[in-house]
Amino acid sequence: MTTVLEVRDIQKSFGKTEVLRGVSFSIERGEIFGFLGRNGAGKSTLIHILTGVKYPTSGSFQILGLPIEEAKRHIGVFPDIDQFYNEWTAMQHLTFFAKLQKIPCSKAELEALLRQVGLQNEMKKKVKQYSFGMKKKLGVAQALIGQPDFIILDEPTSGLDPESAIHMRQLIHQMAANCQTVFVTSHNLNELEKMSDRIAILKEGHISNIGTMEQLRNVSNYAIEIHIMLDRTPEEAFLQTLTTRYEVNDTNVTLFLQKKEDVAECIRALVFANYAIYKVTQKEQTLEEIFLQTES
Ligand SMILES: Nc1ncnc2c1ncn2[C@@H]1O[C@H](COP(=O)(O)OP(=O)(O)OP(=O)(O)O)[C@@H](O)[C@H]1O
Repeated sequence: MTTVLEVRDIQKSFGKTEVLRGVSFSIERGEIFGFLGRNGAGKSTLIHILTGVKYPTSGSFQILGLPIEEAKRHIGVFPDIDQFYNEWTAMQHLTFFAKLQKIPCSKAELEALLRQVGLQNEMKKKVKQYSFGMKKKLGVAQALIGQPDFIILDEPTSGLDPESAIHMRQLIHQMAANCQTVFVTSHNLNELEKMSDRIAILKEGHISNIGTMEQLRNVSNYAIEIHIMLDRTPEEAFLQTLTTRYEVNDTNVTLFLQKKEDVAECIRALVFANYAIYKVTQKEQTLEEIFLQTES
């Protein structure tokens, strides 16, 4: 595994307001890393620090083991799409930004980028003729100039129609498949859950939760249900040996378990006692539920 981003105890204050109070995490090559936090949590502040636009008050970070000035050429950043020039075409924009970033890029390579993001039919149109979604695609093409190792996408799908959002997610998966590392923010938690390999939640200046969805789900919150059919009155003393929570109806019983580890033993005991299991379900917490729980 190659560590692409290592953030160590970053703090950032604006005057007396402490926005980041010691943020530390690392991201490995090829990961899609979702970064989540309520409005004003400090996501953009951290992105500005990672892209060298702002300095941290204290703490440090490295990208591919390099300090920011050397790392800049390895970072692709999704731009503010309002800053595109209305009178320029997509090709003019990419040519300009490639030169600005001193990245040698042929016309064919830039055209390939525009094809990759789905702007093959709009290459020669001026940006003033672009829809919002087309501008976002141009923004992604700009972030991909020079095939950077580390790509930062701040809200890449906000305001996109469902089809364009799906295309954007596919692009992000392509980047990861291409061994590029993607740091992505979104307020669409369902999308972030589907897309990210790992997710970090920023709360009150700290990373309050970090990990895969499996790791983020609090084990004690697993709601596993075992449903059994009744052909006789259930022996409640027996059910109580299996779990503290169960519901008995006329025709069936539902047993509620908290831990995955208890499921096999419970099923074994029920089968041994000749109960007919007809359904086992596990309701997993969504990212939205985890986030709301973290924020409450
Ligand atoms: N230059 C600045 N001067 C003073 N305060 C600032 C400055 N930049 C950001 N802040 C404050 O820092 C906090 C974090 O802002 P930031 O833009 O990083 O949040 P965010 O998580 O990106 O929010 P959103 O989801 O709304 O984009 C906010 O309270 C904001 O007002």
